[in-house]
Amino acid sequence: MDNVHNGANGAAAAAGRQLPATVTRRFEDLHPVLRVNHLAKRYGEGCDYCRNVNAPLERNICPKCGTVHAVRDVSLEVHPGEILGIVGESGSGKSTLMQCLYFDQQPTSGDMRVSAFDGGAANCFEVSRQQQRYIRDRIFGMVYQNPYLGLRMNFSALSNIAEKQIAAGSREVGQMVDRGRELLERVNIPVRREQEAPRAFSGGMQQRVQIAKALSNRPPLLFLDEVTTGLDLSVQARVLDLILQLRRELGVSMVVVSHDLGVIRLLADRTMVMLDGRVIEHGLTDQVMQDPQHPYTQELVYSLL
Ligand SMILES: Nc1ncnc2c1ncn2[C@@H]1O[C@H](COP(=O)(O)OP(=O)(O)OP(=O)(O)O)[C@@H](O)[C@H]1O
Repeated sequence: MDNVHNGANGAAAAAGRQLPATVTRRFEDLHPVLRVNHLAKRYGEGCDYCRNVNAPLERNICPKCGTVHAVRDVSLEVHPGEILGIVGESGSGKSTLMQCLYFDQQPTSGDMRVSAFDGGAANCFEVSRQQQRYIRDRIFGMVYQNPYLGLRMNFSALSNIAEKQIAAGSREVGQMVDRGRELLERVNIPVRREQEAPRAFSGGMQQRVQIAKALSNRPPLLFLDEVTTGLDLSVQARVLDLILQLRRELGVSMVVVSHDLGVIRLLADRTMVMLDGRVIEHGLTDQVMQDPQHPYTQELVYSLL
């Protein structure tokens, strides 16, 4: 059963206080940038038993037919300027969810509406591949955990950024170079290194080039998948600071996936907790942290203390 922190005032009311109206109304009043309903991704055909969304599974595996239900009945919204955090242990389905949203994977069922595409009327999982490429190139940005997935390691940093701009329709070389330099500066990569290939960069720098590339088409929505995993703590802190700064300055909405609740606590306005393919708890990050409902979330929160 999904543990919902009902509105921003749920935990506050339980604690005998009301949050100011500005806090409760901050994102909810805005038309969502992204809305996903009942998304599912399974590996295997499924059977009469496990196609029932409420059928108990062995973790995420059907006990009758062995189908893996990587993501099960997930719904979410992201509002303008908001950071939505998705946290869960390895195998909980968070990367699969992100890959479905970015069209790297075809979901089994569900629908996705994007306000910047067709005014949010079309189910983006059902539009043509060409239209999905348009959404990827012009409306979304993606930063992968593994920079090898997001960058061409042998192209220069500047060419990597230009690649995304070209995909989004830019043709004017001078403008692309200026934009690339502006972005490199923004993510704190010295412009004198613009001609170097990312393979010569440290892990933190590679992630920052990926962020610059993802931002190059000025997307309203950025996906970040475990962007700080594997980085040294001090490098991690710099990347996290950069993400917050970009949200502050550009107002870009983000979906951030991490197994690390510390990262999610720092970045996310709202948090969804996933376990075995399902969302088991969601709400304002402060509420989830202060008053976790599900035993798994409680374990995660207490491990931070
Ligand atoms: N191609 C596949 N075939 C079968 N099962 C798969 C496939 N890809 C992923 N899975 C399963 O789907 C489930 C969710 O995997 P996913 O990678 O989304 O989890 P995750 O929470 O992102 O974990 P991690 O951070 O380790 O990647 C896991 O049980 C995984 O084994």
